[in-house]
This record gives sequence, C-alpha cells and structure tokens, in this order.
Amino acid sequence: MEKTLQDLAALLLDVVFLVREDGQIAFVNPACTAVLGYAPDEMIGRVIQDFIHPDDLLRTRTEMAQVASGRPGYGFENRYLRKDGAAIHFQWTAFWSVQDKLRIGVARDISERKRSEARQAALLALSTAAHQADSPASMFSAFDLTLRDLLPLRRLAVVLEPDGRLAYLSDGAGWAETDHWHAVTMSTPGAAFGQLRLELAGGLQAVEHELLQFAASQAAAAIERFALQADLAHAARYDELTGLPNRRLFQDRMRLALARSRRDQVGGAVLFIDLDDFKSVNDQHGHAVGDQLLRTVAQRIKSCVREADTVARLGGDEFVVLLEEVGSLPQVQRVADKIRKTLAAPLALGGVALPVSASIGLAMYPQQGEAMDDLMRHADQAMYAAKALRKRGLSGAELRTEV
Ligand SMILES: Nc1nc2c(ncn2[C@@H]2O[C@H](COP(=O)(O)OP(=O)(O)OP(=O)(O)O)[C@@H](O)[C@H]2O)c(=O)[nH]1
Repeated sequence: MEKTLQDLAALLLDVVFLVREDGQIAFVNPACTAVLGYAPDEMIGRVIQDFIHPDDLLRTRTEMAQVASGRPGYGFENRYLRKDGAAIHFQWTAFWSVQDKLRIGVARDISERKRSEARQAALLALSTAAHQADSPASMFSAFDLTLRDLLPLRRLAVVLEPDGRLAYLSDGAGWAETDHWHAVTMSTPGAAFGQLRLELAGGLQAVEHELLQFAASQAAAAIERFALQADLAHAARYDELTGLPNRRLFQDRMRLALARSRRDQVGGAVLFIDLDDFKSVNDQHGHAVGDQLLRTVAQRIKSCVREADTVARLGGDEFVVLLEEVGSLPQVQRVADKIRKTLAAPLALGGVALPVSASIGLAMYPQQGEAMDDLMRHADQAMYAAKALRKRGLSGAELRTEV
C-alpha cells in the first residue's frame, strides 16, 4: 500500500482491512487496536475468519464471496470478537480490487447503537411480559430470558413480600438465602412487593441499573394487577361475609355433580335452608350481630357435612347444601336433622343467647329431577312448605313429610 494511503488509513477511526483472496489479512490500520484490542501486527498474516464471531461466520463467508465476485458490499453487519472476548458489531463497506487482488473493507464499530437497540427491545419485551403474562411465573421467566441477553446474568431469583416466598428461580439452580445476590426492590408508590435478585458474573453499567429499575417497576405493577385479579376472581365466586361459595359457584358445582350423576348413575341431594325470623335478630340486636349469626350458621352447617359436599350462601339468610353420592332419602333426612339440631343450639352473641332455627327443604336427584332449575325449585318449595308448617306451630317431625 502506498505510503500516502497508509497515512490516510492511520487517521481513520473506522477499521480498514485489506484481505487476500485466501482470507489472509494483508493490512489493518491502527484503529483496530482501539476497536478490537489487537495491534495491527497481531492481525496481519492471520486469516480474517479467526476474528469473526462463530455465529456470524457462515453468512459472512457468503458476503465475502459476493464481494470477491465483483459486487461491492454496503451496509453488511456482523460481529467480530475483541481480544478480551467481547463481541463488536461492525457495519461494512467493501469492494474487490481486481488490480491488487485484495478485498478492501472499511468496518464501522456500531456496537453502541446495537446495544441501545437491544436495550429498547428489552424495555419493550419486559413491558409486554408484564402486561400480557397470565401468571407471575411466566412473567418472571420472560424477564429472565430478556435480562440474560443484556446483562452478565447467571441466575435470577424473585422473592415476594410479606413472607419472603421464592416466586421464581432460573432453571436448574438451587436456592440459598446466603448466596450473594444483587437485589432490586419491586415497588409501586404505595407498596413494596419483594425483590428481583440477580447473581451476576460481572459489574453493571449505569444504563443496566436503569434497565433493572424498569424491570422491577413493571413487575411490581403486574404483581399488583395479579393480586387484584385474584381478589376479583375470589369475590366473583365466594360470599364475602361467610367465605362460603356464592350462588354462581354453587351452580357450577351442581352442574358438575349432575353430569357426574348421569355418567356414574349415582344420586345426590340439594338442601335449601332458610333461617326463621332472622329479620328480628337484626331489628332487635343490630346488623353486626345479625352478620355474626350468619357467619356462625355457615360454620355450623359446614360442620354437619363432608368435606366433599358444598355449602353455599345464596344471599340474605338463605343457604344451600349439595350432598353428593347419597342415594337414599333417610340418609339425606339424617343430614337435614343434624343441621337443624346443630343450628338450634343457642348462640351467645352481643351478651344475649339467641335462639336459632331454620326451615329446610330438600330435593333428591335423579328422583325429583335431573335439571338444576327443577331441583332448586323443588327444594325451595319444600323449604317454604316446611316454613309454613312451622308458622302453624307444627314440629320438625312434620317437616320431614314435606320432603
Ligand atoms: N345482618 C345481615 N342481615 C341480612 C343480610 N342479608 C340480608 N339480611 C336480612 O335478612 C333478613 C331476611 O329476612 P327474611 O328471610 O325475609 O325473613 P325472616 O325474618 O327470616 O322470616 P322467615 O324467613 O319468614 O322466617 C332481612 O331483614 C334482610 O335485611 C346480611 O348480609 N347481614
């Protein structure tokens, strides 16, 4: 290369390569030391493929062949490996000099632009995961993959407040509290939800700290949303006062029970339970005492049935029980009697002993219907009939005839 041209190349900030047909480097300007960490002497005479990132080698060979065939290359991008092992992103202009039988290439270091693009993509990926993931575990798994691309991340662990529960841990890694973790708090202005903990293979730059802060704030907002959704899902299926299933959940359970009954030829029963004169409890002792009575009634009814049976509150002082896999009427009547007796034990509330009594109606399936509406109507009517008898001063023994 002529002296003037060499002096010119020495002034350039871009890296200039002259490469022979067989890939051997004939010349490289001093900029390569700043960019790749090699002095020119360490590169000249070696084949250029030695410095190319292995993942980019194949398509770089194709590009080189095209340049060698006479088509100049503009804008081709690939990665080289610095002397310290770090990847450098280059953007190339290259042409083949027929006269010198050399490929002349000028490579611009675009690593910073690539990093900035990768950070932008990561911000989008983190925010998308936080907004679209259907569970905390899938969100943190997406966070792990995204952060791993940009940070010297070995393992990610996520610990949630208030009990320090481990909500996520990178695959195949054991967890020990004593390990050295870089911790970032996940919080919204109103509350702290826990920490992202990172085991790192190196230090973090300021922009990487910012990325982690962003990840933590997105995670906090998502955890708040997951908690709200869980509350709403619970509220949609359970009665707030007693904690029992509500009408909707009861209907779901009953639909399943009826389908099982048809399939397996097993019967069951529905009991309608309505408290007697409950209004007077509210009127005489106040709503709070009425509430407490309803809570106690819920517990008492539950204590009379098996774990697999469903006790639900339909609203007000109306409860309903689904007894699965009970075939005979006497069996069901025994449960109804047990509930009536258990409820009848006086209840000490607000300094007074309150009498509790209930009217109970029942419907057996499949004997009295196989459709939910029919069975509910039948049990409801039986309950009203029992209540009417009670109001006429007849005893519990007569109530059973209404069944
Ligand atoms: N404390 C309390 N009361 C409620 C709640 N929901 C409904 N109630 C009251 O429950 C009462 C239900 O009364 P009813 O079933 O109509 O009548 P009852 O006094 O039980 O009379 P009978 O059913 O005819 O024996 C009403 O006074 C409602 O205001 C609640 O969540 N808490």
